[in-house]
Amino acid sequence: MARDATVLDELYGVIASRKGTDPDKSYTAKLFSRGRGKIAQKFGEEAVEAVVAALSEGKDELVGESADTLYHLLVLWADCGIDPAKVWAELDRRVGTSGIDEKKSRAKK
Ligand SMILES: N=c1c2ncn([C@@H]3O[C@H](COP(=O)(O)OP(=O)(O)OP(=O)(O)O)[C@@H](O)[C@H]3O)c2ncn1[C@@H]1O[C@H](COP(=O)(O)O)[C@@H](O)[C@H]1O
Repeated sequence: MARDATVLDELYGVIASRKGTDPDKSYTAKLFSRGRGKIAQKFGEEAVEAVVAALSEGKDELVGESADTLYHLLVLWADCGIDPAKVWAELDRRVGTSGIDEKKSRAKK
């Protein structure tokens, strides 16, 4: 059965609605206007900041950096035309398959 991720789905809707709007009025619109390379770069930077928070800062910092990372990932999906439902479906498909077993099956191919 398909599950959802309501907060992320709602945020994705807001992000998608910013396409083509005024970059001076919306940070998301500004990101779209700067192009996929910039969006991908920002996602990478936020992910690294989450790593730093996990390794040398506190839980509150990790929560904040995680939210930044997820927001920028959703902007990247929107720019690439990825519907979050596709990602949720892929996660659902993997439920019950151990990562260790999956890696072994890849090694045989
Ligand atoms: N969740 C977020 C969110 N998380 C982080 N950010 C912004 O991401 C930016 C990251 O700051 P940085 O200094 O790293 O980036 P930068 O200013 O682009 O600097 P450069 O590296 O590009 O020079 C900040 O401006 C944050 O406010 C977000 N901006 C928006 N959202 C959500 O998106 C919705 C729509 O936002 P707007 O498009 O701005 O209306 C908001 O209501 C929120 O729900």
